[in-house]
Amino acid sequence: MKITAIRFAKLKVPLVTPFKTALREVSFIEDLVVIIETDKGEIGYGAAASTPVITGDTHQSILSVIKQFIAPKLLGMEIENLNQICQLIQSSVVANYSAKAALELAVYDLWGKLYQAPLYKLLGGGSKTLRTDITISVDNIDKMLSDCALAVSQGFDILKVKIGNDLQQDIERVKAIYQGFGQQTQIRLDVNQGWDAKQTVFALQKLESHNVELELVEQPVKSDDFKGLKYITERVNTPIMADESAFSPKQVIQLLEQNAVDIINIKVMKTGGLSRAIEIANITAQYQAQCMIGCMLEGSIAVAGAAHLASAKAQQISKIDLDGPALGQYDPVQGGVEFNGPAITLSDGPGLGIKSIDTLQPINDGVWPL
Ligand SMILES: C[C@H](N)C(=O)N[C@H](CCC(=O)O)C(=O)O
Ligand SMILES: [Mg+2]
Repeated sequence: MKITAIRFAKLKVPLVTPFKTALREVSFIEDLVVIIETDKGEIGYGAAASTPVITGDTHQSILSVIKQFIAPKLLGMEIENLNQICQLIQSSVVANYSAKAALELAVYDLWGKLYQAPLYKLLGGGSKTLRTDITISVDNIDKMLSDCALAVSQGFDILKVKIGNDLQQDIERVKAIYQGFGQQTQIRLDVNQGWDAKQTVFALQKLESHNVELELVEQPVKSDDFKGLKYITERVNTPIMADESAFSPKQVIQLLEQNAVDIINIKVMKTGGLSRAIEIANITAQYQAQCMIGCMLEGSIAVAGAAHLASAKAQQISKIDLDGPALGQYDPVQGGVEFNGPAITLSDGPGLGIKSIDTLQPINDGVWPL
């Protein structure tokens, strides 16, 4: 099965409630969809989110880097040579991880179609069902409490609470949420780089002294502040997780060698797809560190790839933050992974299992080669 062409489209889904973090605020999931065509008539789906404040990638940059640097190398490649294709994708250009992720996802989808098996089975097998947390956007306390109440009524039992835009308010937000929901739910915090190391130690010691028990705190400080992460990890009991600090296998080795964090958050938009996400999961196993599989604010095509990986690598990936599709008002993708509140159900269709996608907007001149 040979690659013959690549097409591009956009997919836009309105959110139930605006998504607000210390880094950005958005009201839609917007994915660039990559469709790889083959000589056997099979097509593979991949997608990338634009998260410029985290990855530096925009839809425009993703599109042009694929057309200019990566796609020319893929034409005519045999899908059975999966590792060789992934190596080509990874080495064709530095960084640009979201572009690489979209392409790798489509190639892995085709690999499953070639062998007529769902991806999680080809990756080693695992459970068809997973459970995700849900993100509570940073906002005033009343809005955050009502978002928590809605999430709990929908069956979520792990809340990923976004904070990081005001230290004192953040402490009050977390105390109020813990008081209201700490008995029924596990609470994880994501600061999205909003504090510095000393502020983090101050806030977490304060929360610990109020008996607030947190499952973990994600990326409290700037992404390049490995020393700050280590400073925090040495001084608090709450487990610390790297997100924006952990893109590459090398960064993960550095973080774990330095005992800078307890947990690694793997996201395909940071690793450049599944091949390096698998590498990172294997590295964390060597260090007996836990990992989470996470997502950007992205729809169910890309998150499906992460879900298949989470199933197959369940021994390493003990925490799941794959709530992107659940934050949208609807899921335009049929036949792939099903996202229903906290429940994620993998399909046994080949590859990612996607049958069709509604409301795809083709991009003008969005075919390569033209
Ligand atoms: C959507 C997911 N639960 C999440 O919170 N991801 C963020 C980044 C998302 C974005 O800004 O698109 C994270 O873990 O930092
Ligand atoms: Mg995060």
